[in-house]
Amino acid sequence: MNLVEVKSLSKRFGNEQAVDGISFELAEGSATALIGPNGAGKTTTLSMLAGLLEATDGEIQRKKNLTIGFLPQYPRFFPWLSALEFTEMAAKLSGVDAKKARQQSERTLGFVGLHQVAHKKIGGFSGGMKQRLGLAQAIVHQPSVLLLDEPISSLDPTGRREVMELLKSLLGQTTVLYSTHILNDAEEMTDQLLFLKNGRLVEQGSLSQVRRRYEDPHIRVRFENTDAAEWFVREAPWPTSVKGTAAVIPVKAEGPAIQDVFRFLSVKSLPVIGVEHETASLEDIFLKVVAGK
Ligand SMILES: Nc1ncnc2c1ncn2[C@@H]1O[C@H](COP(=O)(O)OP(=O)(O)OP(=O)(O)O)[C@@H](O)[C@H]1O
Repeated sequence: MNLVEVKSLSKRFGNEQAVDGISFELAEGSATALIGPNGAGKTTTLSMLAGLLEATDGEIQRKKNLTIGFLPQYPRFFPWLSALEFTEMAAKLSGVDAKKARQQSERTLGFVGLHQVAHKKIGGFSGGMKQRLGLAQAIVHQPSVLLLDEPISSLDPTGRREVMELLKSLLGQTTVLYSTHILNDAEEMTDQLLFLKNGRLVEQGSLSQVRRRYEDPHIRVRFENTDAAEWFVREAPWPTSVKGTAAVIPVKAEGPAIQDVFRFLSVKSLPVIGVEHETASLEDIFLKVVAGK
């Protein structure tokens, strides 16, 4: 069942068309990654879904009684409040009963790993702690849809991993739409990919659907030096190109299979370091989508 249906949604700021007729759905319990270069319209889209910006055109249909949690790209905190006071305030603003707000806030701070600093002032928090607190205020009222604007981009690799694990553990209970620049992480938590460019959705689908469209499978033979790679490219019976000290062979329906490459290498004495079968990563796909449309 779809919790949200976005139809031909647009937003213009003066002459700037920030979002240009995009349509997509958020199925219950799914995770959707909104990907795009700077200025693509990700924040504008999330802000419209969160109800903070009015659309110029199109519509957003939300399931009845839908509750939304939102983590902005640059959340504002009140440094003089403690983490617990802040989360409790957010819970009450989201309509949680005053009696339950304290209990839910304590539980949520425990979930995001801030229980030990629940009574500490936010003013002394690190960036990573603030990001967890931002997540806490977005989920404290147990929303059915969670909108996250770059939830991990400002974190170091350890912080990113921890927050990703938290987000993954929310899946199933919550429907998540998040924007990100960290494509490896998007690969991990995605039922649906939305590629935005200049306000338009230039690609969308599941990770496997998008992969199939762009997969570009190839075999990479890595050598110790460029001379060996160049020799291989001249002598190999397949169309091959040199990339640095490697030879790259596109794999078409008729091959070659990786065994064919091993067989060819076994009769030559070339300084080979490795042979790998590769397909396009989400990063490669992103670069193609962004450059191509
Ligand atoms: N309040 C505003 N007034 C005028 N133009 C705006 C406003 N907000 C956004 N824009 C413009 O709309 C376009 C989309 O911006 P948006 O912030 O949605 O992109 P984004 O994909 O979130 O980018 P980033 O990855 O840099 O955060 C940009 O060209 C931006 O300059």
